[in-house]
Amino acid sequence: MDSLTRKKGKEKLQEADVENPFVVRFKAPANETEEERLRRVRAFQDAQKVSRQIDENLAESKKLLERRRKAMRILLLGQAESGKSAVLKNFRIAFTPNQLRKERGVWKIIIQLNLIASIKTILSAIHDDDSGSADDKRPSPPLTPPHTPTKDDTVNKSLRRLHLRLTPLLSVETNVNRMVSVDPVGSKDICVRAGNSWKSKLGFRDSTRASFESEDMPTHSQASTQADLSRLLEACKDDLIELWANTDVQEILTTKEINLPDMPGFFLDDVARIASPDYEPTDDDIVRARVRTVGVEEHHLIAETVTNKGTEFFIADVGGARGSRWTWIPYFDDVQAILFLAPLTFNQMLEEDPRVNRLEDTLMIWREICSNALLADCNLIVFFNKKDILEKTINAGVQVRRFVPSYGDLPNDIAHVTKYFKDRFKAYHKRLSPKPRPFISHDTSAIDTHSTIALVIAGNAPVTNPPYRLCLMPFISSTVHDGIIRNNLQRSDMI
Ligand SMILES: Nc1nc2c(ncn2[C@@H]2O[C@H](COP(=O)(O)OP(=O)(O)OP(=O)(O)O)[C@@H](O)[C@H]2O)c(=O)[nH]1
Ligand SMILES: [Mg+2]
Repeated sequence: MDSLTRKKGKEKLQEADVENPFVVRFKAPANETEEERLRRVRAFQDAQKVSRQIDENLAESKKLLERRRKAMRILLLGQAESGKSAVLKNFRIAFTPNQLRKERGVWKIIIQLNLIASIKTILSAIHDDDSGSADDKRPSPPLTPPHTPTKDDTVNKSLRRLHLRLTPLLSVETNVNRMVSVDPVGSKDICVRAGNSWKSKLGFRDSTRASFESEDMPTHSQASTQADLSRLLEACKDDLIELWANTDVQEILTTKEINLPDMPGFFLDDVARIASPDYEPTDDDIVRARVRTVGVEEHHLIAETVTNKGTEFFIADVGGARGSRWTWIPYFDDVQAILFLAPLTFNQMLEEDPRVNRLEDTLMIWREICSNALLADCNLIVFFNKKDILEKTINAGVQVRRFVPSYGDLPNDIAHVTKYFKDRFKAYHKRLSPKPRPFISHDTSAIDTHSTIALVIAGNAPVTNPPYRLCLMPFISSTVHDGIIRNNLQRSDMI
């Protein structure tokens, strides 16, 4: 390099430096003392470190954006308790079973809390019943001697004794619930904030983000409270079994129309197993565990299984309660497929507004999703979930027309009921979609990890049974692919 070129290069560098606010900011002032120089150099090095960190973060975000663009982007939608998180767990069982296995300890505590929540429901039903009879101001028949116990007295006494024995368990449950739940008193469910911090509080260490999560790890006393929960549960095992098997308890629940087995997070039939010291939750237990989603949780899954190894999914699981639905909108932007959970629970009301029928609410959300212009190119797949509950309801003789007058005199059997509601979903889909798109639906029971849902999600069913169409994986890929082709053709004005 000749001296002229070198000189020109230096001038250029100086020009660039003059424009670079970073260099300008740390330029040596005239008459700088040694102490000032050292301070300036240290500040410069710190600023350089921050700048490098920002560059790395930007590069990382860019990489993640690129991966996101190539991955399958799925949004789970539906009202509260429709089974969105249960479907997500089915995805995790199918594609990232090892990752889910690492969380077993967390789910064990959630299942214990779910179990105790059912016990609390029973105890409060007994208490109401008890105080109801105590409030009964009818005078006793004059000929009944006050000290002769009636059958009711004996029942109440034995139930009260059981209640008393369970008191320590209930108070430990309250303490554990407080560690994770954002609303430990106001909601019947465990409500957690989006993200992993609630899992960390229950002892889960995310190996990929250990340093970020450590501050959320349980303290020594919290960990010992969690251990107390297991110990007390074991000690109360026989009382819990006795309480649930008690015919008077069953009678009280029936009178109050409390149907615990159909409620979320029901584990009372498994007390003996769950309260044993070596209990480890199975995949089925984990899917049945109930934690209410608050906000939106995005899960990045990288398939571990041989057949789909490396396939990436970004699955957003949203909170479905009415007050949470506004949080869904930012996720409409780049989603490829929506799995819409639509349980056909025609005889149930919303928890957040008991005047609103659950199925009517689901149809209302469905209409909004179908007609949303942002989602015009998105593939909508409906899961008519909780088919087990629908079957039980119909088999128990509950008449659809009592809750849905338009059902009229159609036969009250599964086939007709399912078809009737499916047709309504299909009609709205056809009428309201901004552009034509296929209507795809599956009847599912998300808690049955060996049933349709597993086949639909993983697509690892035998070729002959069920048919290929049932498999969601190839289906999502192909519909996403079709969608992309459709978009490109439209952009080039070919369709
Ligand atoms: N019986 C039955 N229970 C189900 C089914 N699908 C989900 N559940 C249970 O219903 C409860 C609620 O399911 P979640 O997946 O937590 O519901 P969600 O839609 O995520 O609800 P939010 O987070 O409140 O929006 C859980 O205890 C599930 O195990 C099903 O097909 N049948
Ligand atoms: Mg959820």
